[in-house]
Amino acid sequence: MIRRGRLQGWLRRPISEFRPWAEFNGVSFNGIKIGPLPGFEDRGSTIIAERELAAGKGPSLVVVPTDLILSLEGVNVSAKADQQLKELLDSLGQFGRTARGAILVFLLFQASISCPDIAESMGVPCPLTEYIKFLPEELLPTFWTEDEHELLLGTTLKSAINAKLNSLLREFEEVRTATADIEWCRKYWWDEDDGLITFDDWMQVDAMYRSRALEFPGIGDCMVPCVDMANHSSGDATAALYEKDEDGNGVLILRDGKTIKKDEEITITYGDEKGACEMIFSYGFIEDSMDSARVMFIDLTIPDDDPLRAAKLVVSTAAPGFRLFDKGDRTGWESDFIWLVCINEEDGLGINFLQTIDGKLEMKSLWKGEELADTADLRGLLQKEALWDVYQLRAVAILQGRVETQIQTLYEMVDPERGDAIRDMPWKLAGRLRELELALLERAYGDLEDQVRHLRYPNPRDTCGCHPQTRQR
Ligand SMILES: C[S@@+](CC[C@H](N)C(=O)[O-])C[C@H]1O[C@@H](n2cnc3c(N)ncnc32)[C@H](O)[C@@H]1O
Repeated sequence: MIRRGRLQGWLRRPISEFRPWAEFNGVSFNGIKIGPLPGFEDRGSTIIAERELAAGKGPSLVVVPTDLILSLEGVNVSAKADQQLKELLDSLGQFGRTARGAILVFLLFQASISCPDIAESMGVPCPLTEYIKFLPEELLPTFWTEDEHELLLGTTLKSAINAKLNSLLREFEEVRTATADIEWCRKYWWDEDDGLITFDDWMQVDAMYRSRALEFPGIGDCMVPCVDMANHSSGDATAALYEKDEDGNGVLILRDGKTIKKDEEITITYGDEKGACEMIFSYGFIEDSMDSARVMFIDLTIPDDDPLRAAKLVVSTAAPGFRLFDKGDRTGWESDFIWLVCINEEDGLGINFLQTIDGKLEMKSLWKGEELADTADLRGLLQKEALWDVYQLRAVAILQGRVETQIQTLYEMVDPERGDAIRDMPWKLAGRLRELELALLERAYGDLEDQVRHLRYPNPRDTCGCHPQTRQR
């Protein structure tokens, strides 16, 4: 429905109409305009200075009234005046009480209000019914084709997308099942022959939310029209920041000390700490200036020959993998899961069945006979052991092996063939991501090797009497 609405024009409005729409709904613009930046039209619309602007001088660049902010609270307020929306949200149970669930379903509902194929009048149109018509179609990786996804083999984005598509499918089925008994939903959304909503619509509302939601101080995750027209730049290049003012309005202000010349772009940061994978995943681009993947989450498995494998997977509360990240000119890693991988019964790990008060059996992990409330506590306990260095050595060796496998997979993808159907953007992004992640992995491999050596030979003159770094690898 959403894709068709944009094509047929009933779910699309030109960006030139954005400012009149926003001003009509109480937004104030001070020295800025919204539109494409000449020379950077591929980045969509952005916020541009209409004159020279300096921090601390004049009012906020944009002031967005509270009732235009699309948040969980905002959706609940709308539902008070819109019986159909209320019914929809109520049917969703807990999911409808989360910011994500409420906002995604709200967006789907607003698109339905504009759909000419829905004969009866539905919902109460509000300013945000028009707002979604200004949102461009984002080519996030969830929309890449299978061939384009193949280009990501060996990158951490590949598994992130697979997991995301699975969770989107689960959400979509949950929404369909929850709303199937609402009469208008059954008729217009889910009818087997001419129902309007497909999985693609759920991916579309997810993309709107994922690429535009900001964590707004004092509000939480939300979409703030106008502020969400700001493009991203990181570090010193970030021009502005957003916050809530004392009246609850969303405001955009220049960062301290910033001066922006006329016709220059006013950017915000979507998160300087985000790595290349997350930037492509959530926003569909990486900055030209990005020279490191910054951070990667690499999955780990428990070896098949581990006698406690199945039980460990049940009791683990940690994400099954490790984070690799830039740490100054070195790399660092962190993982709660690795400790569960590298210790076993002979070290003191136990996994038992305990009976709960209602008579059910529950699997519990134990460390040296004491119950382990959370497997994430394992590191702290191991640290106190005399064999801590041994455990660390095991962990680091496993991580190094995993990094090596990831490097090998990426090497195999060094020169993939470009099929005719591969689009430019996925081709370029996948290529850059492979390069950036390979570079981070190679640096990490070297650093892990240093750690292995250090743990094995804490005293540099151990064993053969020469400094380990002078030994042949
Ligand atoms: C919050 S929206 C910003 C407004 C958006 N450009 C528009 O036309 O509505 C985020 C999207 O803008 C684009 N974008 C933002 N910053 C960018 C940048 N530095 N380079 C390329 N694209 C960018 C990406 O498509 C991203 O998903």
